[in-house]
Amino acid sequence: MNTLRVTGGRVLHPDGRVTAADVTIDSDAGTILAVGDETAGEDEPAEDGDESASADETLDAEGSLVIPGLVNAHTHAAMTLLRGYADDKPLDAWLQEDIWPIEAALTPDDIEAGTALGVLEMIRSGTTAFADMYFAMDRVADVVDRAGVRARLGHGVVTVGKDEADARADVKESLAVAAELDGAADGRIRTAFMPHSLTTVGETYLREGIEAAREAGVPIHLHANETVDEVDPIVDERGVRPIAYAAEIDSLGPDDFFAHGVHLDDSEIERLAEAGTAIVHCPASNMKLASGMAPVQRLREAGVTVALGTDGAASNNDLDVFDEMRDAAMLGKLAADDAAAVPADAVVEMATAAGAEALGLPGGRIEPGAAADLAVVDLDAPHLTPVHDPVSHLAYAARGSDVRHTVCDGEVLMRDREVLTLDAAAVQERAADAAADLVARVDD
Ligand SMILES: CSC[C@H]1O[C@@H](n2cnc3c(O)ncnc32)[C@H](O)[C@@H]1O
Ligand SMILES: [Zn+2]
Repeated sequence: MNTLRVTGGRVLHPDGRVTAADVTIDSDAGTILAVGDETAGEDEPAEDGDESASADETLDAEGSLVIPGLVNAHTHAAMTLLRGYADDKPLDAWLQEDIWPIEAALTPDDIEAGTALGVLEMIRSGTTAFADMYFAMDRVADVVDRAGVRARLGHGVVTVGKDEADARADVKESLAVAAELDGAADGRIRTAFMPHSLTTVGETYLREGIEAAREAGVPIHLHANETVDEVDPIVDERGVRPIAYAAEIDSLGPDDFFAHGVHLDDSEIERLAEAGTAIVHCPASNMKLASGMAPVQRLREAGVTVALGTDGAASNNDLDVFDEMRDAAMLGKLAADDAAAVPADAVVEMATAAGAEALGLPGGRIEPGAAADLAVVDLDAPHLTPVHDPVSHLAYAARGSDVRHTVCDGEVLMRDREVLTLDAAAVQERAADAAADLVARVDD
């Protein structure tokens, strides 16, 4: 067995305690063997000597906090190519005037280049797992495989503006991608059926796709209740709110996860809790597009699993989940009109264990037997001094650039800020070139 040991740091445990402990990993199995004295598969603590047995590889965590790898539970990674391309507009105008026209010109090569840039940015900020809804998902999967991260991937379906044949083909492609890519990258890739939203996919296509997804045992991921302009037409046309409509078409299951959930009334929150459907809160995107403030405190109090997502880099404009933690805590207090709402430990849990739970992926916890997905955050920095409470720092003061090492599935993806699985300079240059060519093609 090959082992990796993260030494000399303090560890954030699943119950929120922080203690000094080494973390020993079975790099072949990709699992955590021991955290300090706690050892996988044994009732008794490890005996003296076990801890000091040498590991094949070590990562220095002196002065650092070892945390579960962060989970970005909703993004469109390739949209890094559109970072800063169209800002300061509300969702509908932004999508229709700027984003959809330029996305129509994207090639699979562009999507691979943009995804690699996004994944590079995520590894450098401690993210080890993400959910991605986009196009050319075989190319997205290639990047995930090479980079060593985990992902829940799906082809995004939009049927508005399409004739019947094209709409059906889009649904078929999403189902085919979900079947073909599931289990790829040594099991690090899982899939979902991903209709874009309840308004951009027609009811017939939603029902057909969801029925097939249920038969295949594939979860459903879509944008829901993001803006008032999306909720109102559903209420006007159907006489029910979006989450009731989602239940009618059988898209409200315990493995499903919806992005945004900004405009939810009490009955919808109750339904989500009963169904076990998770919400992925995207606070930066919701603020930038002025979509609104999600009722995060109420959702959590009702028992809904709330994860965090950056959304795409065109509406954020970065993929740093540390920013999302801070934004979620700040905005959650404003939304609840209560400074005690959405506290530091809650957003850390949302970015880790709840993210893994929402996506149905391993990780999110540092404990023996869990997946060896973790990030080592260097606390030795002016903006992190003094350390009264490390969990407070994670939520309110740390940044992605404070991450020193990133590990996923037992493999070191970044050591001392050097990404080992991707050629960072080449990825950056290729993406910059692809973005420039894309804009030039569209402007012609
Ligand atoms: C059909 S693939 C995904 C699709 O979603 C678009 N998108 C990006 N951000 C958002 C958002 O906040 N709400 C709705 N849709 C969004 C993206 O540009 C792709 O077209
Ligand atoms: Zn989105």
